[in-house]
Amino acid sequence: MEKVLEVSNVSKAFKNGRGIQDIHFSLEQGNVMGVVGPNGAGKTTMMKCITGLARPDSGHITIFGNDVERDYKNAMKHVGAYIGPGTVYPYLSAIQNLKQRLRFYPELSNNRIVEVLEQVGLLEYKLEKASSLSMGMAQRLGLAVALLSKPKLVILDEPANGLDIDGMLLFRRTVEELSSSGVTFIISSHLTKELDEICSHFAIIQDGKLLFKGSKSSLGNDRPIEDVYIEKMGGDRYAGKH
Ligand SMILES: Nc1ncnc2c1ncn2[C@@H]1O[C@H](COP(=O)(O)OP(=O)(O)OP(=O)(O)O)[C@@H](O)[C@H]1O
Repeated sequence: MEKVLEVSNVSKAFKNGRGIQDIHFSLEQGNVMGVVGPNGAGKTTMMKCITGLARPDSGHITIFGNDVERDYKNAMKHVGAYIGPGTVYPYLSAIQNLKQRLRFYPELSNNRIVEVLEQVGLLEYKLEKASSLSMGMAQRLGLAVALLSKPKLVILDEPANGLDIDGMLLFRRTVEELSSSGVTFIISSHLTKELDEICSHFAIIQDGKLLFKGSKSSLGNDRPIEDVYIEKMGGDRYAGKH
């Protein structure tokens, strides 16, 4: 299997002392890694480091063998990401947002825009300004932006928040279809049951540190990631809360 991503001992501390410490894992083609952890644990920071939106203080990240810091252009060549609202221009319509992005991919035609809008169920809203989209529709646009260039590594920060049932099913089907054709995903979410459905691998981050990483099969008996999370976080604090 081709190694897609290698994160080696990556640390980043903000001025307030928060951030991530010694994060390390690797992913192969077609892996879908779910990232869970409490609010403020460092999930977004890790994703920002991988996509070059934040600069690690130490450690290395390579994507398809290209170092993110030293060879950013090649490292990002096959990456699509949706990390927060900054991904879309609020004053442009859904279709204009995608057209802006399409300019960077001369090999893709305008048909790709329709294809990706259809894929996320947003065709009907293509002329709506991004700022006037509902939360779930805005999430769909973020996903469309991430998938537009037919990336081989897709990084999604809480993409399922606010999706309705149709949106969730479309999202799940999209991840399943693309990963079975070899696309690799990193998906952070607090919706652990959704992650159980789509992920082949998991990472748990707490206080900026990697508490667990492993494949779903290594968890055994289709154990839900929520169970593992509770155990790793020190099960006692959750006693009686089910
Ligand atoms: N630019 C910044 N300056 C200072 N501190 C920051 C900055 N960005 C993030 N942090 C801090 O780093 C920590 C990790 O934040 P991060 O956004 O990565 O968490 P998260 O796991 O994605 O949280 P959530 O589940 O709430 O989205 C938090 O304590 C946050 O306050």
